[in-house]
Amino acid sequence: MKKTNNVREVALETLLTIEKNQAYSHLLLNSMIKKNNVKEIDIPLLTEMVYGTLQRKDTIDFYLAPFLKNAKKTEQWVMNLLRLSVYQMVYLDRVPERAVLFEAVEIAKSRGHKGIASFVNGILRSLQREGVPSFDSIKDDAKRIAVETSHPLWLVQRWISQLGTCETRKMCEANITAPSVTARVNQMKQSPEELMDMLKRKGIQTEKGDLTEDAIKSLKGNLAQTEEFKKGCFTIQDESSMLVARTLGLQKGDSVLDACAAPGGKSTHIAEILENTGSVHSLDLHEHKVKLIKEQAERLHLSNIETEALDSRKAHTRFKNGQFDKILVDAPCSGFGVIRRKPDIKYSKTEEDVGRLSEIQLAILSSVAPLLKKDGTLIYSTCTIDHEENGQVVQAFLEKHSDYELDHSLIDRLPQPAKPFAADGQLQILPHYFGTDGFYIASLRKKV
Ligand SMILES: C[S@@+](CC[C@H](N)C(=O)[O-])C[C@H]1O[C@@H](n2cnc3c(N)ncnc32)[C@H](O)[C@@H]1O
Repeated sequence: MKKTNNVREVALETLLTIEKNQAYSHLLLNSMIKKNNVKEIDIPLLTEMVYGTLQRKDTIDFYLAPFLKNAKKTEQWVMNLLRLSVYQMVYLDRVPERAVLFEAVEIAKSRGHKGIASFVNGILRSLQREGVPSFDSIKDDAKRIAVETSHPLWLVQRWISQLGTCETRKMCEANITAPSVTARVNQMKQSPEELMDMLKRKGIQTEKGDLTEDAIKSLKGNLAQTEEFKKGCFTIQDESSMLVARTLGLQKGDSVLDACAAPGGKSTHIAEILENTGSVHSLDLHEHKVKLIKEQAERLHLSNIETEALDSRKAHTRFKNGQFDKILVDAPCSGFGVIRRKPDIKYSKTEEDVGRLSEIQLAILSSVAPLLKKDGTLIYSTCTIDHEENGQVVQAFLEKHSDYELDHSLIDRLPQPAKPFAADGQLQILPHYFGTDGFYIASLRKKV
């Protein structure tokens, strides 16, 4: 695409590239902003249009369906232009409908021709006149949740079978809300209250987190652009991710293996809790990802992290048996707990992916298992809510490793608000509990 300063054209191009499966939404959006020199003032609208349209894609298609039923096959870019326009018309009060229609017709003219412009104009005007169709015609629960909250039907059916209809609906509804921005306070430098004061003096408003003692939530202002961020006073991280390092029960001087560590969110948290004592050995598959961990460690002035590019399924060939006091496997997963932040996940992941991932998860756990000291803690965590990748992987691991058991004292290492969601050494946070990412943690103890 040529460079353009039209924010809706940038939004359209971003949506098209994501749909062709060429990039993840969060990474692509940043590069599109840079490439097109999108003005600072336009970034919130661009972000909202791209994420909003993606988050509600299937619902918008349901809205458009009656108006497109007599149309010939609609080209992919025209379909995305219609979705982008309907998103603004239905969900963005601050954008006047006539501006949406005008922009859509202009883009259709410049990208296509007059005929397409008149087709787009006709569809949008009909929808404006007649209103969107009601969901009442959809009688089946799973289908209705799928359409109303824009999730693939197979995923909704899968979650209903695992969580029940009521929890699934609440979770799917949470997945289409805007995510909050939270920061993990580097308590080696200052307390959360001190940081909140420092930020307040710069016009950034925050409040204490809902779930963990380490968290503050952003209410106004861009945390990532502050001096305090550059100086290592905090790390941008979701609150449920902040639970993980604390569940390891760290003691100063511990030797820790973080088997899937990039970009370093949890490794740096572990290193902070150890207050630069002990050692954190942080592995990830590729050198370019390992570099991200090093950058974070440097920013936070942490000297107790060693990084290495390694497939953790080979960790048993690289380290000695019983070498580590604590091990974290924050495994690669489907990411179904972070759909709110990365809506493309719900359309791109398949049932086969879930099965493939659970095999990798078990292989990583099996490879690191011998490396833990007796009486040591192995934490297995994922940002998914799928049983096949969570409880079932842990169960399969325990069946193969009789020297491990579920560690029921996990609950004692959790902050008060999370305790009701823990049982049998495992914790499952769903996105609607605290407005955080969905997250799973299992604590496994190596028997003495
Ligand atoms: C959930 S992310 C880890 C996030 C990280 N713990 C954090 O808090 O920033 C999973 C990571 O596992 C890595 N990974 C996938 N397969 C791996 C393997 N076989 N060995 C090591 N790392 C792997 C991915 O590259 C990805 O960075």
